[in-house]
Amino acid sequence: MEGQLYKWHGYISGWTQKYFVLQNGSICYYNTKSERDKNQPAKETLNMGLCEIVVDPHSPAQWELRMPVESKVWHLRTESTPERHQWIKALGSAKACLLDTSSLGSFSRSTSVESSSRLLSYDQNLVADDQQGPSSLNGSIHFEPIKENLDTANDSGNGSMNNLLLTSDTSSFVNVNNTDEENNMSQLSNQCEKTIENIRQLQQCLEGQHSSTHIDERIQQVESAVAALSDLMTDCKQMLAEPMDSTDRGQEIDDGIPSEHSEPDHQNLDQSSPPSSDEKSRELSTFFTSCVTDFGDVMSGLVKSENQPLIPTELFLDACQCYMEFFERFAGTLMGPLKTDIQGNIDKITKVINSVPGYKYLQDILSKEIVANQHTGPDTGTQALLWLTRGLRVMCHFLNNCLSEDSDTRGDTSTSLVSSYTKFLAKHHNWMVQRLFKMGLKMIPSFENFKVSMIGEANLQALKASGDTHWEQTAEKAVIEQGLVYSSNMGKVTSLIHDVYQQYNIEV
Ligand SMILES: CCCCCCCCCCCCC/C=C/[C@@H](O)[C@H](CO[C@@H]1O[C@H](CO)[C@@H](O)[C@H](O)[C@H]1O)NC(=O)CCCCCCCCCCCCCCCCC
Repeated sequence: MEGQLYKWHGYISGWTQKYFVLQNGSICYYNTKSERDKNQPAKETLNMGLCEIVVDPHSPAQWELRMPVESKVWHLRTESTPERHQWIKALGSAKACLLDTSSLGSFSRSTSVESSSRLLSYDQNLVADDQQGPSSLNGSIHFEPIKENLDTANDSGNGSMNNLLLTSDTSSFVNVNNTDEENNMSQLSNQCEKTIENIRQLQQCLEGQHSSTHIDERIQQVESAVAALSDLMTDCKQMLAEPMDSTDRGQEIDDGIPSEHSEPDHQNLDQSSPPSSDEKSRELSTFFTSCVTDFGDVMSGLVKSENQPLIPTELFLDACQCYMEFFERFAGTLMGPLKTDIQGNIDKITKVINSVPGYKYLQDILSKEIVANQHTGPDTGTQALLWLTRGLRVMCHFLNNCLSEDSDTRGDTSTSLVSSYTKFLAKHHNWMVQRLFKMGLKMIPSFENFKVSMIGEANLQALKASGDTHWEQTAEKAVIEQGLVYSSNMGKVTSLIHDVYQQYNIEV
């Protein structure tokens, strides 16, 4: 297949018409048809076997060809949707042929079956797209590169589902057994990974010395990936919410887990003295009580001195290490860059204190490095502790915003986090990191999911099974009360560290 298409060439050139030729599993383009007729070399070529085709239902004539291995993205456009349909069908077939034959090599037969079934489902989606206009279920359609196809084929679902925990009410999973939904979830999972990969590439780009045009491209990639992800998340949330209505409640009872409305299991009740609601919520284990060392322990370990209390370095690092578990509970890849950064700072401080003796208290790190004028480099203990503390302040403020009775944003994870980020971190970030955060902040889990993550699915199921008819209130109470205790101690510790930095005129 060949013909004219518009290709995006950046903000200066915009959409430019080029002559595209799809043959032998590759697509290339020339400036004009006459260049092609004169057998001049093509401007650029992509191997379809290594490309993803990404269709955006919100832009009916537009699509992208992405080649992750070379970090290339072609934004393409036709005059009309049917024309796009033709091109994408041809591109999809070229890709499927490659998967079935030339690229198969040692790949198993199931891979080609997988690829054809994906092609089929893609075709159906596309037809639906053409007939009904943009469908909310078809956020974007991907043909993954060969290796990713294999990953997906081998994935029984659990790995992909983990990403979804980020946004979904996990209890709904019991009732989900539908191919469309699985497709959507699989797309969501792929898109999550893709978004993170784009963010990672942008980060690399920021750390390196690439030209600003390159960075712009990367930002554009991240933005479109986040937009696609956000659409998919909305779709999946809707799909997962639906089956919980009326008819499906029976499933919960069949599984032995009483629903909110079912009668308590009397055999499970302690006849003599049923635990009160307060006791139950205190006993319920959450992230906040599961830390082997928390910031309360740091406060208990403070050592009195003339000016201000000394903060024991090891206790503090242990509490920070346990705090990392907070991010693990969200199971999605969204938190990846944050976790890396926080863990990096814990490791940097650990390295400093292990290098020579004499860093028993956090104050020692600053005093020694500042005296030696070695406190400004990115790997210094002073900088690592500074950034670690900034993150802790965001977390502490977020928990208060989200959990405290006095807060205007109680129960609203998104607004709570935006306000905490704006107050404590945004001013320390350049505009590009701010943009990344702003995009990430749009995707954070709801309060409902936050509570589930803090309690953990197993604990929650055990609570439901215990016959507590008010298990939802018990669970919420536990998260709120324990979370506020945790953040109160965290706040006390960060406030002490803040004072230490203030002594040296360093803004936390
Ligand atoms: C919290 C969820 C929001 C999701 C946002 C995800 C999008 C993130 C995209 C980019 C992340 C990049 C993170 C890294 C940023 C760094 O550039 C920055 C500076 O690094 C420091 O540089 C120093 C100089 O080189 C160096 O010395 C130092 O070692 C290095 O760290 N780092 C930071 O800004 C620190 C970030 C810490 C952020 C902590 C946030 C804690 C948030 C807690 C609340 C989470 C609530 C979760 C949501 C729960 C949902 C209901």
